[in-house]
Amino acid sequence: MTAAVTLEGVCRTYESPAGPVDALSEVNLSVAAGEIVAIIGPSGSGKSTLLNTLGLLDRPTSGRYLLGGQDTARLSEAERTRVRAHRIGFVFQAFHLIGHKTAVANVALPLLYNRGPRRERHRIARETLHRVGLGHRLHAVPRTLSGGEKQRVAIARAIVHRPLLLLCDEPTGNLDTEMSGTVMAMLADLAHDGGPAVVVVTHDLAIAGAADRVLRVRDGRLGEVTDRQALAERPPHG
Ligand SMILES: Nc1ncnc2c1ncn2[C@@H]1O[C@H](COP(=O)(O)OP(=O)(O)OP(=O)(O)O)[C@@H](O)[C@H]1O
Repeated sequence: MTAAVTLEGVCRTYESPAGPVDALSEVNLSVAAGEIVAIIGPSGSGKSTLLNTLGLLDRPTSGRYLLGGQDTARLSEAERTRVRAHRIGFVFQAFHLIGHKTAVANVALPLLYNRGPRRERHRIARETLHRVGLGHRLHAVPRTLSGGEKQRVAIARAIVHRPLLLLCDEPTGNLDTEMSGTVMAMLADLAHDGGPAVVVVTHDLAIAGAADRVLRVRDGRLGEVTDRQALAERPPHG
């Protein structure tokens, strides 16, 4: 089976006044469709650079990034934007919902790229909100939703166009422990239920434990965390 995403020997070096900074060094990563991978690591280790690279927001200095088997180095800027809109979903810590729009209207937004009729876009958005357990809040505006509900709307919006890859940057950072667990379990269910490859960057080690694999970035290098038991036993944010 073709991996949804593959990084081969990816390096990303930033130029800074103090000299070059190797934010990613020889990173190899393969994530299959339906798999959820958590990325942990201390501040400044390279997690954002890795997410930005996977999200086609940044380019490797060297190495290869294949998305759905396609070498992304060959894409023009316009093609990268198109691929990002069609094949990648993003979830952020701060939800980023549009305040005056209902949950359905927020979730339907990414479907504008597909140019289908509004009625059809809203039907798909309603179906996706049912998938994240919000079938009873279809017409709510964000200020009337709890933090966990807002993040579930944001997740629905990120998967409504059936992306190949779902990137989540601290998706539970604004949620309490219980809701964090619910949201992470939901991301795992979505992945396992014929969903996208899911990559979750998190500081929360307890949350990371719900992923199929946990990888740690340290000084730009990626390594597998094999002692999952130790991970689960460490305090959150530790
Ligand atoms: N635009 C930039 N120019 C120069 N150096 C950069 C730039 N962006 C990031 N870096 C450096 O690259 C390294 C990796 O940064 P990155 O933001 O990927 O880390 P991170 O793990 O996401 O950190 P945090 O958890 O604090 O968000 C750091 O040393 C950072 O200072």
